[in-house]
Amino acid sequence: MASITGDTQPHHVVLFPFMSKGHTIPILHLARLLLHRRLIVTFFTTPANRPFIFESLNDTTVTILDLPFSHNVPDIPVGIESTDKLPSMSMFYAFGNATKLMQPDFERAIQTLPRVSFIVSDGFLWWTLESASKFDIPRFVFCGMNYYSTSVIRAVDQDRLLFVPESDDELITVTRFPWIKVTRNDFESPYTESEPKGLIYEFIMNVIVAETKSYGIIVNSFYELESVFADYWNRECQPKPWSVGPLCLAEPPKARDEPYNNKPKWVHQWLDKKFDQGNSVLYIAFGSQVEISLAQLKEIAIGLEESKVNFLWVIRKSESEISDGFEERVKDRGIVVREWVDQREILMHESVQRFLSHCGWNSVLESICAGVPILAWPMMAEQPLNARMVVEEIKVGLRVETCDGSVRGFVKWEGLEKTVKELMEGEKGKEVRKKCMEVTEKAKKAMEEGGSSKCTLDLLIDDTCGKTT
Ligand SMILES: O=c1ccn([C@@H]2O[C@H](COP(=O)(O)OP(=O)(O)O[C@H]3O[C@H](CO)[C@@H](O)[C@H](O)[C@H]3O)[C@@H](O)[C@H]2O)c(=O)[nH]1
Repeated sequence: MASITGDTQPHHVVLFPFMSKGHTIPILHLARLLLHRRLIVTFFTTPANRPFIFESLNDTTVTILDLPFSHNVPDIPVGIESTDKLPSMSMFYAFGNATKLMQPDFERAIQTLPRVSFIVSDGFLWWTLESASKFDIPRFVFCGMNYYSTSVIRAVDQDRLLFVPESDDELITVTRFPWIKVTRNDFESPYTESEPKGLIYEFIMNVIVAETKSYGIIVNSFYELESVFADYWNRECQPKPWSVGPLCLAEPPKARDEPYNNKPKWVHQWLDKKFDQGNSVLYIAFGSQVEISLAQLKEIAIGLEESKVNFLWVIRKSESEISDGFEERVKDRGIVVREWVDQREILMHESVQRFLSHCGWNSVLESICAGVPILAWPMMAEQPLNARMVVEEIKVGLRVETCDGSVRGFVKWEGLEKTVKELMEGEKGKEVRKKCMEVTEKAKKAMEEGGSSKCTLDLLIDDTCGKTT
């Protein structure tokens, strides 16, 4: 049986995340959970991503193996090995397809490793199923999304609901979940096309077909959060889902006086000061890939200035222009950070009380785990559906107001100011905070001894490692 049951011969697991921060970070957490259960872990990545992985896992026994990433990919600038470094997200699918060039090296490496009990690889690395099958190793797909969004996408796609209305903003009832209403604008290509074809479609089809044929799917969520959708997946979809999250709870948060390693110390000192002054802070960040227009950035700046809240705004390096003198004018109550921060620690800081977020699934989970309600501002990918889940389904946040009321509309500073104030000071803000705290407790319980996610991961290990003894 598996090592968790007292076996002396530890089992060996291969982890291979997609090269995107939002897909890699949860698998780093999963690595720790597997180590706690005395499994041996080998982590695959590429040379340019190694430092990020190493920084996270250097206190562990995980072996990190680099596979060269081809520098001869049309449309991808040489040296780019992670989606957050792409000059434009329009290159995302070309980048995703280029990962297949790693397959021969991956397979050569697998042959040199001690016997592998199972592989966990990202859904976007669809070709790893073929590799796993060659060596008769069960492959688990790692799913970066939640059950709600994957179920709603599947339901509207199967019932072809998106092609009924004329307008992109008309509300559509999701027949299989009739309390949920969506618009075509909540979705992206290929789902919005009645006869999809081309690069994106082929990529998504490769991902879905390989997912369906895999041994199981690991979902970074917990059963109690979205049981209706987890049950739907279990009943109607393939492969079998295993809910093992929130993975961000795999490591305990750092104590307030613990050194912050190489994270920007001044940011935490600034938060400490805000806490000592009795001020609550709005944290603003839009993940690792979202592209925001200069006009929209400037509007955010005005909204923050007018709302008079204390804020910490993380922007990507490429977005360094905001507006004349903004930072100087707001310096007593707000800071703009242009470097990588430890978002989880920031959300856990006592002074951070609200989060203006694009609703990337990791950000949502990290916010929930910290008991911080969300002001949802979805921008791309499945984020509009995550935002609906946050606001309408689990009710741990409010939605930012767009100028035309549409899902992807421009947000004017007045709409931002109004919703920021409502979340920070209004009645609705208090309600969602209360709800958020309740969900936080459930999330923690799921990961504790006897909790649903902890038990599920134990079962998964028993199930797979038991077969390879
Ligand atoms: O300075 C930073 C910036 C980001 N993060 C972390 O980076 C991750 C970002 O992940 P997420 O919030 O999910 O956003 P994206 O990077 O945009 O994630 C992509 O991947 C997610 C998981 O599949 C999807 O839900 C999103 O739509 C997709 O854009 C989170 O763990 C953050 O804590 C930091 O720690 N520091």
